Amino acid sequence: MNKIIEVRSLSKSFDNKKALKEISLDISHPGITALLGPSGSGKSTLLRHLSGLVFSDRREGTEVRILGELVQSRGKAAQQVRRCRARAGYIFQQFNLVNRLSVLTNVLIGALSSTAKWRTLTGCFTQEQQQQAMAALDRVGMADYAHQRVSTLSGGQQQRVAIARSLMQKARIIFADEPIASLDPESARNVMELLKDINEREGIPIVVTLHQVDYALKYCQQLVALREGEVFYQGAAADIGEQALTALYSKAPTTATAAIQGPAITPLRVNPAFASRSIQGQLS
Ligand SMILES: Nc1ncnc2c1ncn2[C@@H]1O[C@H](COP(=O)(O)OP(=O)(O)OP(=O)(O)O)[C@@H](O)[C@H]1O
Repeated sequence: MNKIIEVRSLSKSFDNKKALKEISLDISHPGITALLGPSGSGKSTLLRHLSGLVFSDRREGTEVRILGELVQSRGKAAQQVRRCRARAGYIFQQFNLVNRLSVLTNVLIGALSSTAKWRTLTGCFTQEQQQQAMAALDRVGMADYAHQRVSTLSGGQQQRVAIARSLMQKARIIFADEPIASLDPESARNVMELLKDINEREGIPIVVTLHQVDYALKYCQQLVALREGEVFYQGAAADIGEQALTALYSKAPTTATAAIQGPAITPLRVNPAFASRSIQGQLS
């Protein structure tokens, strides 16, 4: 099976603080992967590295590949990083849409990387592009709002428009950073249902950071759980178990420096380095 995500030995420091410590990941499942972990554990930082928006510490052996393509290595952008970014759809907590523009125009912006320069400068899109944008809006249930300003939409509706823009962009993977954090429970469920549907029917793999464990267990097939910048667990969502989840979010201090030992997918589930620390009792 082709790898969706491959990360080798990824570390990231901000000043003297290590936000990510020697992360290695292999995800081949084309479903939805959740990045879980307590606040400050490094979820958003990891997602930004996967999407080529941020670069790691410069260390020998560091690599990030998405859908088989090198995004960055040894802390530097790969030559094809722009192409990698253009192939990825981004959905953020703060709706990253242009508020004063119409819903339709925001979706059309998804086509910019494949649009002639003069057309992007004049904001003039082809009839075909407009039809595609309407089809994308229809796909997410937002066609009736096409000519409304984005600023008039609810948070859940704005996330649907962001998803339509990813479809317009023909994204081959979607990165979503806390897409439901600002939404009420019903809107959150609707957005997760839509992501699930897009994943199943369009076959677009999705990586999503989440605070809500229940949503991760319900909608995501794979989990990558981070704790203090290290991989605590990676594997099937169905296999994590309550004790490991309790330990993941426990306030108990962890002091030792851990490294993933061997291939971390199967059979390794909870990083054994954590099991030897002060949270050991909760895992056994
Ligand atoms: N640009 C930055 N400059 C300095 N420190 C940063 C920066 N970005 C992240 N950090 C630090 O890196 C660590 C990981 O942050 P990150 O935002 O990735 O965590 P997170 O798990 O996504 O947290 P949350 O769930 O609260 O969003 C934190 O200690 C954070 O303060």
